[in-house]
Amino acid sequence: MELNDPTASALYEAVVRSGGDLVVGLDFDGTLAPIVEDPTQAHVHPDVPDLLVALADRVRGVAVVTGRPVRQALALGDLDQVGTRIAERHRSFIVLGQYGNERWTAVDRRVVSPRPPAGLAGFLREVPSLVRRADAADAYVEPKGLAVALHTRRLPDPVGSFARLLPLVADAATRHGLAVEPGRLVVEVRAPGMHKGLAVSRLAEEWSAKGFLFAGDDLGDVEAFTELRAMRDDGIATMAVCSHGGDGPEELEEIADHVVDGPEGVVDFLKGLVADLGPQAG
Ligand SMILES: O=P(O)(O)OC[C@H]1O[C@H](O[C@H]2O[C@H](CO)[C@@H](O)[C@H](O)[C@H]2O)[C@H](O)[C@@H](O)[C@@H]1O
Repeated sequence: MELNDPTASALYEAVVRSGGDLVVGLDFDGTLAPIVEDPTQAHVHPDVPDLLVALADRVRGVAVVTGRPVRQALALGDLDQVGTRIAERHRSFIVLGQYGNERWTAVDRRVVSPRPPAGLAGFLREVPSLVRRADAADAYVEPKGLAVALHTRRLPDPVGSFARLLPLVADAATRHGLAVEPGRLVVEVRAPGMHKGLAVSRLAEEWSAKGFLFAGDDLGDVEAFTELRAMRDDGIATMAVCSHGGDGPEELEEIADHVVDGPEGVVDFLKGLVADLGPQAG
């Protein structure tokens, strides 16, 4: 595949050379699934299931690493079916949910999850007052078991509502000992201590990666991109691909090695990768 930038080309070629020792990590919303107004309707691009199987045939392992609860990602991405196909081929596929707190593998097929953080119940009791004070009373509240996400995308003033809500939520989260994860017109409150950087580093270790490619679109992917830089310094071939979308953060683009145009661009990029990796591993 031809990439315009020589630095990105060199990184890409190194990643392709890592072949059977390559790990591919993929964010869900905004990367595999287009951003839509209703989070319960965010389905993956139609080519994604076959593409994940084709990738898994050629690399050490494929992982979806998402802020979503694992069960949601499995349902919206048809990922349990994908897992079945990949496991039948004796290849590796993992879904890490809630920023790495939940884990599902195509072999075990059960969700391993910690208990909800202690402060979450107290924080949830404050949510009605928080959204009222931010003049965002109709914000969509997405319960996630281990976390809660407050969405402003469907409000009349999504950006303004988000800006008013964020500091109030951050203050309350801190009081309850919880972490704040701002995203694309969403602010999420969850347990501290886990993030996608740690998730990526653990996958690399588990799969003895000699190459790692990760694609993401939002602030929650910054730690994964940062971890790839650290891995590169340790001699692992890495590439961070930003899925660019309308309200995605500039901060992620700035630290990406390559930028593509949303999930459509991610799918095209991964098809090119599959072609360049060549015939499937034995
Ligand atoms: O780590 P991700 O896979 O990117 O998940 C992050 C959050 O994504 C979801 O919200 C985003 O997508 C929605 C559907 O397109 C969109 O309506 C919303 O504005 C976006 O922020 C999801 O609802 C959250 O639970 C995830 O944490």
